[in-house]
Amino acid sequence: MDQSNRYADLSLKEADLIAGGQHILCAYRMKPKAGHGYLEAAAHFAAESSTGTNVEVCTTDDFTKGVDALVYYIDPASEDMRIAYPLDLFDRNMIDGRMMMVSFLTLTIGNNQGMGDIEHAKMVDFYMPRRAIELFDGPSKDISDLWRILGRPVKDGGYIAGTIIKPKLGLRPEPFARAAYEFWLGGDFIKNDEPQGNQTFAPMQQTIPLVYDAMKRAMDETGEAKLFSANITADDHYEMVARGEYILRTFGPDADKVAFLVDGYVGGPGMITTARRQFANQYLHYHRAGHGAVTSPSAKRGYTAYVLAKMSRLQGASGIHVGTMGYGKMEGDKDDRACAYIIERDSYTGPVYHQEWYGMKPTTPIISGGMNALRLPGFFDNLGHGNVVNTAGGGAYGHIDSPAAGARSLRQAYDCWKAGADPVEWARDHYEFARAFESFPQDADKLYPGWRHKLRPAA
Ligand SMILES: O=C(COP(=O)(O)O)[C@H](O)[C@H](O)COP(=O)(O)O
Ligand SMILES: [Mg+2]
Repeated sequence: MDQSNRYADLSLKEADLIAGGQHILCAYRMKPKAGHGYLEAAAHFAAESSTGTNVEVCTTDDFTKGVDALVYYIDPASEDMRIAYPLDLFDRNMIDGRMMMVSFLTLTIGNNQGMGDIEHAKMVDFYMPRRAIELFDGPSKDISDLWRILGRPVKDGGYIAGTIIKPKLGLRPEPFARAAYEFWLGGDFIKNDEPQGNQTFAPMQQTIPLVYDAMKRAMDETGEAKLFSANITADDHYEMVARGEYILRTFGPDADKVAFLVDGYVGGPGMITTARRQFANQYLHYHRAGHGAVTSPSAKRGYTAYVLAKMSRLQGASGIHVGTMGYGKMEGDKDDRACAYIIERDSYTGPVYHQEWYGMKPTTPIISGGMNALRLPGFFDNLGHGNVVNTAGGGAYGHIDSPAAGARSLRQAYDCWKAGADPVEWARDHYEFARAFESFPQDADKLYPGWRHKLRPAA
């Protein structure tokens, strides 16, 4: 059944829809299955994503039609399909009238992902009107809170040198806490790796007190504040809250130095919002493990990493992983800068839409995945700034001298980039950075050919 007379209106202008402020706009790369007309498939897609189904139903009334989603733009050649969703379609909380991300997703990226007449559809951008920005929680804490704790300026406070406790799994409580202590001697921020939680060989109630003890010793020794991002991910809301409360109780007077890490892609928006609302005083660290299943450029369905990052700010993530833009081990390329800019700026024009954030706090880009000191200068060049949290697991624990030396090499890499210095020159009088060349010789050869000759003239 062709529903394009009801669910499409190509005379609608995007600028008017934006000026009206009553619609959420979504842009997809959509291709219909062979034998289905583009507009017909698009209209069916909009129907299924709002008020309709594959046939007319006798219960539809005039009011219903007022909340239809409408296809307002198509370009079959570039698979560009854009849909306007009336704001009233989206579910609102009973308790406080706020919007929720699950409702946005069940409509805009729900049944439409499995339709028989759609070859594929992937959301590449969305636009939120001012009213919707007002109705999402947004972050309660941001990078300025971390900078303040670290004793830095709350604006442009710079690079936060972090790590992930490695090995990923398999450390018992004492070696785990030792690994934390050794990094903190040189760095700022440590996170649990995304699967680390309450394994039987490292129960939280044994590990967390030891981690706090390690933090205190490292703070005494260095005279600096330290930060720990604890994974509280759990299927059960009560379990997650129990973990969070236990950790805050254990850190007691230093609970401000605790962030909570939530595996937000596998756990879903409910888990992020639970953490955001239950622990509004903590920095909320969104780990996105698993996202590649839908965000990978090779995946033609789901949504992009840009859309994921943008959603995380609405949900209230204080920081989210945005990959390494081709400088690390995970998939990504230089243009993934957009994933950082949309979450950290007051306004930004993405692949399709310009978005104003109307004062919503920023979400920190967390840079992670195969990073080390040698890769950072190029990374900062590409991003254009260093106001990020960076977690380098292998880059710290893989340093040949010690985790503390690994941490220092990361800080020195940032200082090198800030100074606009040549990295190999910089290495001459920055020992830990120089030792990063010896630690990661394959990277050194690739990024700084001839480094051996310059750094070891005698050899
Ligand atoms: O554990 C790591 C990185 O460890 P290492 O530093 O040893 O590579 C993170 O889980 C990945 O960065 C996730 O990827 P992304 O940040 O792209 O979501
Ligand atoms: Mg990890």
